[in-house]
Amino acid sequence: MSLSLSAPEMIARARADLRIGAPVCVDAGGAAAVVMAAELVTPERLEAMRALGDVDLAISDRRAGTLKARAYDGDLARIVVDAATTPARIRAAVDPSRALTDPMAGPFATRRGGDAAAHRLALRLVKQARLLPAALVAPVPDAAAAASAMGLTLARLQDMALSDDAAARLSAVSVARVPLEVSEDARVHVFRPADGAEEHYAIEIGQPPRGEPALCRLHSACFTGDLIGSLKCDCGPQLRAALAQIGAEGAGVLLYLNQEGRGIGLANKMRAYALQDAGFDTVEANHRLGFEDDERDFRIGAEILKSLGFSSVRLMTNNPGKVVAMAAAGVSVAERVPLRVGVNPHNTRYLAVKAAKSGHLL
Ligand SMILES: Nc1nc2c(ncn2[C@@H]2O[C@H](COP(=O)(O)OP(=O)(O)OP(=O)(O)O)[C@@H](O)[C@H]2O)c(=O)[nH]1
Ligand SMILES: [Zn+2]
Repeated sequence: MSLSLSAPEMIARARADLRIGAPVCVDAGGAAAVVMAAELVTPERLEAMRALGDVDLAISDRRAGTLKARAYDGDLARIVVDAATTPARIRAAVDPSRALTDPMAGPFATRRGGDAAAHRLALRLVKQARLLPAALVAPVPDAAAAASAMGLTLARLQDMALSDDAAARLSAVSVARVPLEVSEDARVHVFRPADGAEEHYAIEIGQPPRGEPALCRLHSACFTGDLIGSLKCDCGPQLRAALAQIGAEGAGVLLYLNQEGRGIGLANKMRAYALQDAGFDTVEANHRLGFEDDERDFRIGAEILKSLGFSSVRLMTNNPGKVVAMAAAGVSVAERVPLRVGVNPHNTRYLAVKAAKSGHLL
């Protein structure tokens, strides 16, 4: 028995460090570096990073496309942070929603050749920390030595792989009866993933027989739609309609997955909304921030269903991607049940873009 940290624990600690603006050391096979979240850069930290050597700003290929910076590494670009680059310029380069106060100034010189593995690992970490996908990266000869000398957390590529596996391993933490408006016979189960990320919930109504396809909704958290009645999306009405339908049938399960903003987190979703106010659609806004259209991991929903004993569902969704993802993760979808509610003048364009670009069924 050892009290030393496991691979997922080390990665969870690295994520937490990055979220508070602290640097961490990364070891990506041959490439070692000290990294920090670009959006949280301060003058002092930038100066300290510079003392280690040449500092790069790692951004995703999506963000590079917006900045017209060449992404020689394919999935990412390494922007040279020269002596004249200020923290304000770095923040403006990575956060388009600041463009009005801090206009971003190009051109951006990017590196070609050399190893981008440390940069790639840094981007995965900041994304998992629900920060903008942009990191400052300063090379060091030996990540483990640097981590122990500076008292920093060490994140290794092989640990990240183990942490990714742990993300889809969930344990049932607690369950209790919660009478709902739609059915008094309801229970809320809380599940905790083994990678230390957010918990997810299953609302089980009635006694859905395990041998038959259960009426099921996989709902991704939407603070704005679910809680404060935002008209920009259809989430709130979908949540309530799904619960009402399950209540009316008398049995089924709604998974409430804490994957706010299609997995980018609320702060980034509000950045995307600011871009939407400037005329970009929901997909373009995600790309301009440096994200993919959809960053959710639907394995989590499938694992929760399996652990509750369900192997087959009647899935309430308009998103064919969810159907494919369930089947790939071992939960068969006996039927897709359309869930068309909550259309209003503010969200018709959003729904049309999801249909045109993300394949949603109208
Ligand atoms: N990034 C981003 N996320 C958004 C936006 N509008 C809504 N969301 C998020 O999108 C998710 C909506 O998820 P769902 O309702 O589960 O899914 P869906 O993929 O539209 O599919 P169905 O509703 O099942 O048809 C929630 O996490 C919302 O927070 C947006 O403009 N940008
Ligand atoms: Zn929503």
